[in-house]
Amino acid sequence: MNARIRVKMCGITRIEDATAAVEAGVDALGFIFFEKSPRFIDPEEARLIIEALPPFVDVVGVFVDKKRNEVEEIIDYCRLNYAQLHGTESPKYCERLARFAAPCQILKVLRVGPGDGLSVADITPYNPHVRGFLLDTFHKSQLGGTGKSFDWSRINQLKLQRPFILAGGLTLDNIAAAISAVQPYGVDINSGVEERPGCKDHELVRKMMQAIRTLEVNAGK
Ligand SMILES: O=C(O)c1ccccc1N[C@@H]1O[C@H](COP(=O)(O)O)[C@@H](O)[C@H]1O
Repeated sequence: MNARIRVKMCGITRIEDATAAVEAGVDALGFIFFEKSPRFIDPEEARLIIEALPPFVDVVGVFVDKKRNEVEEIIDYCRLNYAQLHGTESPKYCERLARFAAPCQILKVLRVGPGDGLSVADITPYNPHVRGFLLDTFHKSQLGGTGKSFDWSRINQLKLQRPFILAGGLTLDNIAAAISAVQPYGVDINSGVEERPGCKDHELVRKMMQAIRTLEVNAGK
């Protein structure tokens, strides 16, 4: 198992949630720039939160099939460290974004589940252009934030050659099982630590981080 599981908390819309996450030990905060999400935040609001963060906290922008020049503008304006591409962005799109938005790095989302249509041959061309993959649950009509997990045994079949971050319906009830089952580089928590979409439950955030860090300590024994 990893010595340290990196934790991203997504769907930040309020400064108090960002602060609570950082205090609880979250490594990266995610801002969803997808207008149809209940967790959407506009770049101006996101920048205000990002500017108030202490050092050594990564910031991730979540985009869904947005024009590349618009993504680049937001990356620049908000000074994002990572762009999480949650739509059908091609390897070519990732290559260009990685080149023109450097030093911002790319996380390509693969949505996994029955009917996902994912093949090793489709995934391989992304390898040189992405820092890692983020694995979320495939849903026919919902692009993310489903609150549902997927069958983690599918991950092995994808033969990933880059580190992956596990997402999709992670909660206090399944986080330990998820980490032991797939040993991800990192995990992404979102709706599983919310009072309501876009508003985090600080007590749940703390408990989630405690659960993750306790697992790491036990793994090292
Ligand atoms: O959360 C959203 O509303 C959302 C909308 C569109 C694309 C991505 C979105 N969120 C991402 O979904 C995953 C899993 O979330 P959950 O734990 O199942 O709620 C997470 O990576 C978010 O970044």
